[in-house]
Amino acid sequence: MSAQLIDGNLLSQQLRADVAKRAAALTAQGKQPGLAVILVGDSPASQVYVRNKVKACQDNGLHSVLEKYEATMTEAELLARIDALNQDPKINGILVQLPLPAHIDSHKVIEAIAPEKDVDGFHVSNAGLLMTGQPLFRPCTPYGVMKMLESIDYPVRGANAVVVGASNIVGKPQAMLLLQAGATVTICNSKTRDLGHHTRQADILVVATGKRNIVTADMVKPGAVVIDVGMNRDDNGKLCGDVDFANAREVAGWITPVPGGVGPMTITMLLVNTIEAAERT
Ligand SMILES: Nc1nc(=O)c2c([nH]1)NC[C@@H]1CN(c3ccc(C(=O)N[C@@H](CCC(=O)O)C(=O)O)cc3)C=[N+]21
Repeated sequence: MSAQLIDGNLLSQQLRADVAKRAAALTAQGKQPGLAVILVGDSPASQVYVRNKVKACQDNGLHSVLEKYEATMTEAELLARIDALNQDPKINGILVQLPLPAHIDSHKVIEAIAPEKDVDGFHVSNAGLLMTGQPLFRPCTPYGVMKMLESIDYPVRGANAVVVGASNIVGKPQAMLLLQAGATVTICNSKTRDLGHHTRQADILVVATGKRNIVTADMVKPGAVVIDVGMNRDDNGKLCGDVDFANAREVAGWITPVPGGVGPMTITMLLVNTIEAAERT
């Protein structure tokens, strides 16, 4: 028996139809939602991602501004741009593409974004609001994962959820959203001893490590939902996730592909957060 795929492109298409409707309603009131994306430096991967984000805005009736800067931009210059965007009434969401060059303190930059425009949900104030159950913005990737679980009507309440990876942008907020939805949550990290011991208990397994094949079929509970947040390249340069997809899909009940899984959902939830920001104005 082979797992059912959770198609992130298809679900995105459905959710983006609602985004476009809400964007049009706001535009009719003279409040077209606007997103500013800042890219410092020119890593090829970041170029692709930011272009996809800007295109998704255009396709769904949001206004977007892409600001590209040389890798030599100073931290002070970046902070000045953020300050200007914080004041700009046409801009409802500000996204600073990570990672930033090493000479820029990314914590300081994120903390400079007005929390009500922090559509990534990375500001400490938004992290605190999420942790205490009063989220303003849910970080896009974990939010997209929750929508994927909703799309298959998965009973998250009471389920064992295991999150592999404890980053501030995926693992930690993912664990928090699953906890708030009633799951029993285990967070594993790069020091976890016997990772398979934990993952084999998972009814819901979310993998976000950036390590190809860190989860193999023998580490998956039969029938589990396997959500692959990884973005890697295989030996042929093809995009792949963190899960050994070809084998794990024979054990799982549901599984997300890479590409076409979590990636497009991340962009969709960025649009949703930008709409919500605009609706609050
Ligand atoms: N401040 C900030 N916010 C982010 O949300 C953020 C970031 N920085 N830095 C980089 C990561 C990465 N990320 C992706 C989003 C969509 C795809 C995506 O759409 N992937 C397609 C494939 C795209 C391709 O072909 O390369 C897919 O999985 O099907 C991938 C990666 C957002 N990030």
